[in-house]
Amino acid sequence: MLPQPALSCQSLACRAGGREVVSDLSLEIMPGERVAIMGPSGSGKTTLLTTLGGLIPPSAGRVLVGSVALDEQPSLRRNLALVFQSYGLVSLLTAAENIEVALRAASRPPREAIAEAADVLGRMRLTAYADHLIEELSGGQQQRVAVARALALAPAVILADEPTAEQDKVNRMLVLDALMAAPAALVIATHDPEVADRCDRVVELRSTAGVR
Ligand SMILES: Nc1ncnc2c1ncn2[C@@H]1O[C@H](COP(=O)(O)OP(=O)(O)OP(=O)(O)O)[C@@H](O)[C@H]1O
Repeated sequence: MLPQPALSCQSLACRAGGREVVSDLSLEIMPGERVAIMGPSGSGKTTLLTTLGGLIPPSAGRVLVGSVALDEQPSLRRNLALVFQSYGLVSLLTAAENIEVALRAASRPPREAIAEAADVLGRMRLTAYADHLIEELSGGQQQRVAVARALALAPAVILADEPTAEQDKVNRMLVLDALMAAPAALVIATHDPEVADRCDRVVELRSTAGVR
């Protein structure tokens, strides 16, 4: 039997701000594959990732997790972890609590969730900030908490929107190495050619979407 994509889309179109920013895009992301989404500012990278992550519905086409359409079975979103600049960290919880809550929601036992959160925060050089509220952290630190949470969830697919953009040189490599080592398919929107070089494939968005 042929291997099945971890995530795919067929004839996908996405709208933002009342206009179509991605059109007729078909993609297959295989398990463990690393795919960079590139393209000029405003070409629709964030909109595409948001649609692939099931946060906004496509205006045409569909997104499949494995062989099942995401809109038919929204619980499939559990297979996807999102690392977005402004998505999903609870500002009045601590860094550790944010990860623990996500792990508890994924049915992990409390003690395991606490230990896992401490481990991934350590890997993101955030041990000293584990008990800080998200709103007390810098943008780069918040971004690393979001990466840590995605790593802890060990999903089939990680969708990451410019996850290195707010990092200094050391932390940029830390984030990139950790994402590349994760046993997940990775879809990463980036302007950074070095990030793209470390991926298996680049999908280039233009004013109308196309695949390079
Ligand atoms: N909430 C919104 N309201 C109005 N327009 C939007 C909204 N979100 C996105 N857009 C528009 O949709 C287009 C695509 O935006 P998107 O953020 O997906 O691009 P991008 O490729 O991720 O850009 P960048 O590289 O700058 O992050 C842009 O023209 C943007 O102005």
